[in-house]
Amino acid sequence: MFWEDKMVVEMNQVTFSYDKKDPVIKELSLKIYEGDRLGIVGPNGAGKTTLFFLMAGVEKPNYGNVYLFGEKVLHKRFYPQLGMVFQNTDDQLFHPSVWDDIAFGPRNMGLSEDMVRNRVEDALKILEISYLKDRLIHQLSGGEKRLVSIAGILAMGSDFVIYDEPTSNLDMYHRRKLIDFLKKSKEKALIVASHDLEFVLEVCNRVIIFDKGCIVADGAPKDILSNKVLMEKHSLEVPYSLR
Ligand SMILES: Nc1ncnc2c1ncn2[C@@H]1O[C@H](COP(=O)(O)OP(=O)(O)OP(=O)(O)O)[C@@H](O)[C@H]1O
Repeated sequence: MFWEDKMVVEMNQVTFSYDKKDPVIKELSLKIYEGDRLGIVGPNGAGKTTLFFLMAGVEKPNYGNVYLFGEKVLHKRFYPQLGMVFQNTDDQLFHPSVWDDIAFGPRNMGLSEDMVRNRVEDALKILEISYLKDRLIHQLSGGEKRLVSIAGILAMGSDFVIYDEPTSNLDMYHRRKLIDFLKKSKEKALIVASHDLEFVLEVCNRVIIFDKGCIVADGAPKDILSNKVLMEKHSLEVPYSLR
């Protein structure tokens, strides 16, 4: 491996299948660099979430390797440089209370309780959800759970963050807040997987179309998302603002 300056992720010829079935990810090679705000779009079941699980070490490739900030990703190792907002909030929120859930990441990073408290309070403030801090997770609405799961990742202060369907369940106000926040965010790189293509257009400076475990297009968001033939071929629609 030759690690290029400013590279955040490198995937080399990665193939992965669940339960020895047909591969969900097929000989995939991908490089993500500092400054990338990468939107990943594609039909249901294309393999987007699986791709993120491979980057985070949640799943292990059958073939090929994944590198994160120059380090080979090992199966089930905790990488605090990488934060992931899961598509399904119930996969992420496993403490009974909002506060403890948001504090989990910073605590796991070995920070002092004072620093943990600051991180949690800052994350709550950024998302304007301080009023939820004493609530129980199982009593929250879908959108509130989404915001708490985002707060938990913000509190870790990771250099690379993956947002898997971050706008699902969010109302227009919180969706706009998230767009404004992501536009200003200081992470070295971020990925957004979303079926909300207007959101991708506002937040991202690079887009990949992902289908059947392969990258079928990679380039500037406006060029890709306005290409009607390409989009329809992969069960996608050109967003309104580009028609
Ligand atoms: N744990 C699992 N065991 C077996 N098959 C799985 C598992 N998780 C996902 N799959 C299958 O792998 C394929 C890719 O799923 P994945 O969740 O990565 O797609 P996706 O692009 O994120 O989809 P969506 O846009 O619908 O969220 C699908 O066919 C799915 O049914």
